[in-house]
Amino acid sequence: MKELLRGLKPYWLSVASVLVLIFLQSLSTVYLPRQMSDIVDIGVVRGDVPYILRVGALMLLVSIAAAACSIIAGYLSSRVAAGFGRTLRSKVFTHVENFTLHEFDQIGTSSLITRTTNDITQVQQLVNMMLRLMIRAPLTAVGGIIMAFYTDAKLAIVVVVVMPVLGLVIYLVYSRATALFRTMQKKIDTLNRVVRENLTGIRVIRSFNRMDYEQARFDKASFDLTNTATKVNQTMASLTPAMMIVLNFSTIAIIWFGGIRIDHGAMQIGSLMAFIQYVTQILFAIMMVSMMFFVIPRASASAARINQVLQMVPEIQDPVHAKQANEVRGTVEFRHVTFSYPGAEHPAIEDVSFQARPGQVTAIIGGTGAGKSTLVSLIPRFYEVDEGCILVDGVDVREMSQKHLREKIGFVPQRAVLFSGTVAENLRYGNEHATEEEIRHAADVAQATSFVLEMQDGFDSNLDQGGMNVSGGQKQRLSIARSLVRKPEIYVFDDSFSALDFKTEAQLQSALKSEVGDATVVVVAQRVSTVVDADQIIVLDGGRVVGMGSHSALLDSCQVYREIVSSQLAEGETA
Ligand SMILES: Nc1ncnc2c1ncn2[C@@H]1O[C@H](COP(=O)(O)OP(=O)(O)OP(=O)(O)O)[C@@H](O)[C@H]1O
Repeated sequence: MKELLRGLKPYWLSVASVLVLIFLQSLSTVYLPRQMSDIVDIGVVRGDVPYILRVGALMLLVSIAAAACSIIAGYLSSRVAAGFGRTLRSKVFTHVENFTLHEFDQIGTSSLITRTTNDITQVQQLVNMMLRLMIRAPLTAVGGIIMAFYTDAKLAIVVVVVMPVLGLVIYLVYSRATALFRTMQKKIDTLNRVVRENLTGIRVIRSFNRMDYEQARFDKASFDLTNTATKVNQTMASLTPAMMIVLNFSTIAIIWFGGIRIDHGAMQIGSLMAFIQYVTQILFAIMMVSMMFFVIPRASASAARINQVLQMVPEIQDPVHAKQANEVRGTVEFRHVTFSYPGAEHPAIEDVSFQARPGQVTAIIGGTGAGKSTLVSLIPRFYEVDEGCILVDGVDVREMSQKHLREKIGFVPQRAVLFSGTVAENLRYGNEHATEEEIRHAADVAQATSFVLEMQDGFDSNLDQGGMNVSGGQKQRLSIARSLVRKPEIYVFDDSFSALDFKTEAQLQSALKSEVGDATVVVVAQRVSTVVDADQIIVLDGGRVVGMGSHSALLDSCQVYREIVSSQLAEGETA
């Protein structure tokens, strides 16, 4: 928590102003009952109307000033807390952006969303509350105790008796609520995960008629959260009546003993009224502090979850002295590369060596799970290799900055990902300075123009979140166009033609050939027709290279390749 609160530094002036304003406001709460006591004991008893008016006017002015202090302090503290929340959110977001896929898996996407939103809101609320109560509650309580003793030391014994009772009530409620608050954040995570899976997997859920099952899963997560939240609220709600009972009994005791003291002439009525006010103030101050005790456990549970994210060091870091790799253009070389996913028994890629050269197409083919996607995801350094090295333009990717490396690459992932926004905005993702002409040209090459122009607003048509309003093949074509807009040195197509029909794929491949020019092209494919014309085909099996060469050479030399070919092409077509 302390580490996060350091984020308040830039707001020190506002924080200081809030504390001063609250201090002034608290002084008024100590000052006013004393004046009221004087009005009764001096003004009313002596029938001195001018005195009553004078002191009354003074009290009115003090009250107005106190109200003004409170309003300004409230405004400033809300601004500080909101600013603090915004800065923390952007810090977490920026940090998470540097995570490798491995770190995402470790915490979980839903939990990362809860941490960036709900958890930060909890800490933000604590900051707001702390700023207002940190000074006010202790000052009001201590001031009230001093003034109560000053007004009537003997009657103040009632306060001494009541305080431990109050402490016990708060302790009992607090200890029950703390544990419940911790579990609540975890249950919010679970609910978020269920909702997210339901929304993103809605088609599968419907097609498998699993709505009832998912509804039950959602209800369970939701009831679970509701139960915990209800228990927390019940526990917290019991605090106020319990404290009110203590307060009311204290008031009865004060009036009882105060009445006896007035009877004996040891106390005046005004003093008794002021005394009751001081005791009420003390109890309310304790109540305010106890409210903070409830917010603190929840916020500190949230702070720990936020810190866990902030303290995670991304596995992949830029080198201190990054090398530029501009002398050669577009070569990709794997040298004895081995890579395993964390926790996996076998390497996904084992001892892979090859070179992909500019102006050439290098295709990677192999069965499902052979390691094709893993291999190409090592080129932009999405993961770190365990052994061997990958050179891009002659420089080890670990010696370059990630930005410099990725600027060279146009990556088309296996599952096309589009963002909400217009078609043109999505294509500009590849290069924000691309002209309209370049956008249209890229769409032409990717065989996307015809369907884009059929959309209501052409290139200005809106795409839904994740590109839900276009087909799988259309998404792939837009995703390819986006990489073309970038005009990179190296193209990586990870099974990016799989959703296209043969005719569209053939048209796209021939348009691509002249478009990519002397760039290096690495194509992952399941279909032999996609790789047949490649300059070099790499055959993967179980993460190992089992064949490398042209189509015809592999047909002669590689058993696995022959099997793939014969499983896809009719006899006679293979040669
Ligand atoms: N994020 C991951 N975490 C752990 N293991 C993974 C992960 N991604 C892939 N694997 C495993 O690594 C191996 C290679 O997977 P990869 O996705 O590279 O295969 P692929 O050849 O691209 O398959 P496909 O053609 O089906 O896409 C598989 O055994 C797979 O289960």
